[in-house]
Amino acid sequence: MVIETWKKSGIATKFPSYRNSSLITAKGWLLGKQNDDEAEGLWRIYDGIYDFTDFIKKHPGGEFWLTESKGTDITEAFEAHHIAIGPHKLLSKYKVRDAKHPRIYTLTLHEDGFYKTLRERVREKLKTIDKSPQRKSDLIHFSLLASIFIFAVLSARLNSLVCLALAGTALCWTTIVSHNYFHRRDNWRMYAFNLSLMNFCSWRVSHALSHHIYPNSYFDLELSMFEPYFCWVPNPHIKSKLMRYLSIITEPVFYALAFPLQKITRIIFSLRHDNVMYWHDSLPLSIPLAIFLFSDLSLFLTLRQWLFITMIASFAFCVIGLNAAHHDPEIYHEGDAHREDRDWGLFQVDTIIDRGDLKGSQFLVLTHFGDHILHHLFPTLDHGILPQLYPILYETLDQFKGKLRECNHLVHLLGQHRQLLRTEPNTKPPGADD
Ligand code: HEM
Repeated sequence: MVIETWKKSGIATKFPSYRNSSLITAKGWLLGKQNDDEAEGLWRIYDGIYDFTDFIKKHPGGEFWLTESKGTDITEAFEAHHIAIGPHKLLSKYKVRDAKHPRIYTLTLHEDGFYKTLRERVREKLKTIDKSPQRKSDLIHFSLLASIFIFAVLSARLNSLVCLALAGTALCWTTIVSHNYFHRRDNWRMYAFNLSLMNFCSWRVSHALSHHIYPNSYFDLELSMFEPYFCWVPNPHIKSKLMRYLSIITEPVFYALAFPLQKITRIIFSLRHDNVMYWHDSLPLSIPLAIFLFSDLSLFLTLRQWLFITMIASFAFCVIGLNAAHHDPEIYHEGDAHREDRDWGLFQVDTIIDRGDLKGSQFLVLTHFGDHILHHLFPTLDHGILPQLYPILYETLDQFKGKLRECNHLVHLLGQHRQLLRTEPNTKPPGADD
């Protein structure tokens, strides 16, 4: 099969088939992966085919991960989600045969490569690390969650715009902090993510399994779901000149509507059987319920108040999230020249720029997607303990010629917009002048 030049991926031998569909959804991404991944209807890890059917219910991380990933290549997801040695030892029990065809992903995870060297050092470090910041993360999460309801009710009772803005801000930050929790084994805090009108199950696919594993590539659902409206891939085949400039002008409106739009599209896709709705999709209703019960607003005004809170949260979430770490002309995107060393961990480093202005504040890191490189490399670790891993990260980056880049929010905002306009791929690979 001949792949058109612009469709050639820097991390795989195939152009992902989900991108050929007019409907970009989490379910479509999984179906496309089942079609592309040469996993023979089971689970693929490196060149082995595994049958985890009997393990799904026993999986300590929860049933979701294995149920949803059946029929796909889970090599990188498996490696990134298990720092301890135990899960790796379990694998041989479930192996059924060698795969018939080579892996489509060209990123590597060699034992002496960057990622596995770093992970071994982290595994050792975790034995002596101070875990108390995890309790602070839990406290921050709970305080923000409570603030949503307190300020939402106060905004109605006092008719206060300040309280309305605070309720929206609390909702935005709760959503981001809850993301710290849905990457891990099932826990109650991940449900708070859904107050935003989005759904953590959908995000476990689009964010944890797609974006985290294949950032800034054709396989990254968090790129494709915005196209052609926002397109960060430097590729004129995907973004027209008109769309490039139009998206920048109209983005404030899109930012404010992003949360409600996700809910509406998910409901429409569900009616077409292209999406699943869960019982926990109804959790956001707890906000208008609290307003209605504890104030004297009518039902119509309650719903209006809720919509305003959600739109403020949506706007703030997009300003933070879309300008958090991934889009700048200096950062690798699909089509750019890539470094010779194809290590998966170095690929993560090359697709991220950290927000240096957040460092040192656990609150800011948790509420603004901070310490992003370490979070991508070890998504199951609490953000509170990540700072203790920097000495190991720097040491390992030096050894493998990787570079941790940093910038502040303003620089990132400007860089993200320059990336929206960029259509020419970078010809100099990351690490070339190191
Ligand atoms: C798509 C693939 C998979 C994903 C995304 C995934 C995800 C997870 C997550 C999020 C946790 C909880 C980590 C935490 O909260 O600290 C976990 C734990 C665990 N998983 Fe998986 N998993 C996957 C596949 C597997 C497979 C194939 C096995 C078995 C061979 C496995 C065995 C385990 C074990 C034993 C634990 C407990 C580890 C511990 O407590 O140290 N997982 N997994």
